[in-house]
Amino acid sequence: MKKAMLAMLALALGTVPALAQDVTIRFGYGLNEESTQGEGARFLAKEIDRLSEGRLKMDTFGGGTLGPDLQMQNALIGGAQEMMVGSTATLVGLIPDFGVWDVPFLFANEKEADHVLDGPAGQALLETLDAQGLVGLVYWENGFRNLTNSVRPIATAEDLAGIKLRVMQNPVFLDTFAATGASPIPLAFSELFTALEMRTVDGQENPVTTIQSSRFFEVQKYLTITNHVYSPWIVLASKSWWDGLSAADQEVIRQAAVASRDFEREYSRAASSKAVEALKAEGMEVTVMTPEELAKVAAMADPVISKVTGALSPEVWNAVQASLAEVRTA
Ligand SMILES: O=C(O)C(=O)C[C@H](O)[C@H](O)CO
Repeated sequence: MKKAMLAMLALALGTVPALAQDVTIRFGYGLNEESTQGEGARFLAKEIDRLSEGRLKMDTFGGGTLGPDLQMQNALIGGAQEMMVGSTATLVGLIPDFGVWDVPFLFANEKEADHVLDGPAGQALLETLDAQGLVGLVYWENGFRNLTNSVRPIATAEDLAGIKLRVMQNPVFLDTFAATGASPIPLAFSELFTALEMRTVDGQENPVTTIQSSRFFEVQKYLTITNHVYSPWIVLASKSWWDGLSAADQEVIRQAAVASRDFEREYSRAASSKAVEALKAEGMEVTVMTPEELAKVAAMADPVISKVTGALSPEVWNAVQASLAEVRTA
């Protein structure tokens, strides 16, 4: 009788623990805590706590304390870390089709980016991550990228010639800037500030919100507004960890991730609208590249754009084109 009672109790407990267990999530990101990434991470942590009534706890680790994006991606694949937000550019080594988001001048504005990223094209790419041991949840906004440097104002396409320009560890960025006559140097974000300060590189390109939050104005005199490519961030989870969660916990994290996406984009756009004036106030000399000069840059990059888009899976490129046409004719 006692044994039967114990068996019944174990059985009852067997079903309960999975639901009741507290879960701690280590969430890493590369930018500092003052950045739009930091704001998004804190919002996501609060939303997961709220939706799980405190059972799921997310600890956030900013400033690259858990390593640069590539290292964190590998930690997720190995199950040594639960979640992160980072660049899609460093996923191209795993899944070349993610290079579609690095194609210069693909999006003309944030509305197009949201529509395509949150539409069939963006979602289909997220699903390709499963096979790599990652779960792609949502896209946050890094933003439209612009140039900074410490050598000279860059106003024309020709002004790029010979500039030692740090780029992300990504073939599309490398080839694009090589085609403009600059000297692209791939480097992890975590090493960028020191490289600019030590002048091992002359310049870099990032959204104005990142230039501001990372205080690049302390080591860069010239800012050129080019908006040459829109960079998304991607919120990822470790698949091995994710598969161990209950369906209820997965749903909580999915819902919180979608809410964090909308929050972070809104926050990023508000911050972006104020950043250029703030950077001028910090002493940066700002040049807005004219449409004529941007067209020259695009023409220089055209062979790279054809090569990159030609190498994409047709279903990916066609889905992006169809989504773009949709939003442009809406
Ligand atoms: O490395 C860059 O320039 C990026 O835009 C990448 C991201 O900001 C990255 O997520 C920082 O870790």
